[in-house]
Amino acid sequence: MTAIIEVQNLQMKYGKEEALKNVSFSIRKGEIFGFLGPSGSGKTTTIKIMTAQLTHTGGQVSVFGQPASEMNKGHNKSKFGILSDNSGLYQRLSIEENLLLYSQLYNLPKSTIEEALAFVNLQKDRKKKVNQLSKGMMQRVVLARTIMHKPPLLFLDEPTSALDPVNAQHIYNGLRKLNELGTTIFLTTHNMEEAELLCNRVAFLHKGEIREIDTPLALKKKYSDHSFTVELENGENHVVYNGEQGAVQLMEWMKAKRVSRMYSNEPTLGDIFVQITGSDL
Ligand SMILES: Nc1ncnc2c1ncn2[C@@H]1O[C@H](COP(=O)(O)OP(=O)(O)OP(=O)(O)O)[C@@H](O)[C@H]1O
Repeated sequence: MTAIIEVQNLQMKYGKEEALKNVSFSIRKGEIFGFLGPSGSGKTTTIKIMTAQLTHTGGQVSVFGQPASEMNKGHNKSKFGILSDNSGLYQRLSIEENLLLYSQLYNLPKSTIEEALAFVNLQKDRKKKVNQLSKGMMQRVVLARTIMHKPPLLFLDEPTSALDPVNAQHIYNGLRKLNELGTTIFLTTHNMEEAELLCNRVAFLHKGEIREIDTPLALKKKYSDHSFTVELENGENHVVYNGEQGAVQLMEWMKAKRVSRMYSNEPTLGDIFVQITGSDL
């Protein structure tokens, strides 16, 4: 499959501070790629470099086969959408008026406004002025604007950080649909559940370095201790490991019909992050 983004040995220094150290990854067309890491690990810096808002101090970054610095050229701007907390919305205009202005800027049909409003579940609030919106509503308006011109590549910097679970689910469904239609998505998040639900592959960033990169399933297998928890009818919980000893014990309980529940102790992405870095998200 074609790589849409290629990052090799990326380094970024802000003065003496090294924000990114030899970061390498490649993103294929059609992937939802999760860039996960705690605050200050370098996620936003990476997005800014890939979208020509910042110039890196070392390594190579190409997007759509061109150096990332080309992404601020007019002919490239319609190829991607960026969602960040820097909203740039007209505060005194309504949601709908903001989207209308944006549609005119990109010469988009009016139908795209309806689609975008539905995408973020804001049809009923369309007449509200931006300066009267909650943080979560504002985030949804910016997301609506980001997806309106249907770019083949989306950079989403913590797209659901201010959303309640219902609206977050609505956005996940929308993003999955866009992805099914071919959109490649680069997503940063602190939310490990979001990453598990959405991403085909994830990278763990810690202090400017990639510590792991793989599918959520492969990472879970790699960091699993292959144990199961068995809950017995009398309420006792036992951890049983894969192997002969575990099998004999389990068989005894099963023969005696004592097993009430059994589940795998597979780690979550959050557990794996803690295991790798020794720190929490
Ligand atoms: N303009 C800047 N000047 C100096 N240092 C900066 C600048 N922008 C970011 N940094 C530093 O670079 C490091 C990475 O910051 P970055 O914003 O990329 O992290 P992040 O992972 O996106 O964090 P968050 O999740 O809080 O948004 C941090 O130590 C930050 O202080």
